[in-house]
Amino acid sequence: MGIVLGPNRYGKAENRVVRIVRDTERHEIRDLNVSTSLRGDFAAAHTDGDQSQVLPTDTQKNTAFAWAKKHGISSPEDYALALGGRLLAATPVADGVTVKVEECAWDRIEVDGAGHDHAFVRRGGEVRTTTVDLTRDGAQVVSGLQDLVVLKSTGSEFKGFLRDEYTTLPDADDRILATAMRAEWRYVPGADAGSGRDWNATYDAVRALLLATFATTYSRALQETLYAMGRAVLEAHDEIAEISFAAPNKHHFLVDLAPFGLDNPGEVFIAADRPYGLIEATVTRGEER
Ligand SMILES: O=c1[nH]c(=O)c2[nH]c(=O)[nH]c2[nH]1
Repeated sequence: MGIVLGPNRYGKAENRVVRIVRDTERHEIRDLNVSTSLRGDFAAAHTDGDQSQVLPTDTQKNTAFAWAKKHGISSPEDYALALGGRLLAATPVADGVTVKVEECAWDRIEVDGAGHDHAFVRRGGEVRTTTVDLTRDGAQVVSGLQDLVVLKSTGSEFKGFLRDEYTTLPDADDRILATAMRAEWRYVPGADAGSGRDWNATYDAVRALLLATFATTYSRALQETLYAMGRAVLEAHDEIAEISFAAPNKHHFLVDLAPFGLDNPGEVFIAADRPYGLIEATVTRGEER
């Protein structure tokens, strides 16, 4: 019995395509995880090292981003059909293509009862936390949240930073700012170990304040945004002594579509998962500096 090539297919998995529609002040966001896979007669690539009929996975990736601009994303289905059609057309020996799309849902951040124009919170996934430490003298309560994923599609810059011979980052006048927030706030120890407090109401109020402050504060760095959020919480809540943040800067890189004759004025981004900046800060009560 000889050895033969069995079923095979290939493509680029998990392209993190973020498309912002910014034709008006009220931005729209579509956030997709796109995987493509071509199948057909690709035997020569396996048995003879012949790539002449192989559309590179890198090209499939570029097409996924270019189609987010060119075709747009009115729905995952419509985008996937269009992208699949293009990949089939571009690859003569392919007889099929699978385009798998996962969409992350974003809601507008609510500010004063209305959805914000360009600040969004990812649906689902966030976790409420608390750590209570009890002694005979009383209780220490630290509450918080983690994986609260927020994004603003404008109203964020990062420039004027320290440069040395290893600095390549250009100044950014208008960038996406996104983070998966972890915040923990420590309550001032209360009478009865604070048992009379409405912990749920405070949690809801702090969460709403964090979101609204993220949405409405022009950001010159994630550091400034964290400080503004912490300040807003301490100003509004005497019962909170301090608040700490750990916030990954979830980088969204503008995709260069110029090689495909497409401009990209802040519309199509690749969402990188790592590495990420990690910004940590505590905002506390004390003497003003
Ligand atoms: O908000 C930011 N803070 C930083 O410290 C930093 N560093 C960096 O490369 N990008 C950013 N963005």
